[in-house]
Amino acid sequence: MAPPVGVKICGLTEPEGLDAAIAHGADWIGFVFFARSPRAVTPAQAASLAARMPQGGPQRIGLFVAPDDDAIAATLDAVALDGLQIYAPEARALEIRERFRLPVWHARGVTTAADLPATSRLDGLVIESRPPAGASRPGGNAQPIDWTLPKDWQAPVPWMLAGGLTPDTVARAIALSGAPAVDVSSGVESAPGHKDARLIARFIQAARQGAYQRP
Ligand SMILES: O=C(O)c1ccccc1N[C@@H]1O[C@H](COP(=O)(O)O)[C@@H](O)[C@H]1O
Repeated sequence: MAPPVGVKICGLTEPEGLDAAIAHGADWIGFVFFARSPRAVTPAQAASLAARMPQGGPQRIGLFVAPDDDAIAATLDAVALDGLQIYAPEARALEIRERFRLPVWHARGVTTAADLPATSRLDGLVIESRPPAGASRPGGNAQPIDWTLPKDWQAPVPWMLAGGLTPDTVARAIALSGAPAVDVSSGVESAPGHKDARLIARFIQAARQGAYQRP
């Protein structure tokens, strides 16, 4: 039997959303350390949220956009993270992995199947849409990719599908893309930066329910 689809709930800012992600069995939760995001948290806020997390619960992923080493180091001084999600060129993401000795998920924007990487020296890939023109951030824009693009892709490392997923679309996205894991932020919010516990519950249940049945 195929393993259950992995689920990452990203951009947690408040205890209610975090508690729902834990209660419903998320595999990863994400803290956004990018000041221009409505989901940004400070290292101290992330540490306070992380203190609610049980041993053996979701892994904590820190999301950084073109970070310098000092920013990552200061964050890790405040909060223990299990991995990093990095928006930067691959060479820089590799440097970060070497320096901090943490697994790195490399965010890759795709428009066509040709954008799907054939190789990667990182630990995982987050496959999402490119940001729309004029966007102030490279992700978290509620923009889906064409879910059929990865269907025949031979992914070189573990990957997750992100971008514009919702409780109503995630099962179809999994079925069409073949994604082994999914990542959501805006699709489980009542307003930017505010997670909705019921949407988180529905999203995780829908992602876990297995193969999507074509109508
Ligand atoms: O969420 C943000 O504000 C954000 C800022 C900068 C880079 C990435 C960001 N979010 C990540 O983007 C994907 C898709 O999110 P969405 O479901 O479309 O909102 C996901 O990994 C978010 O964590």
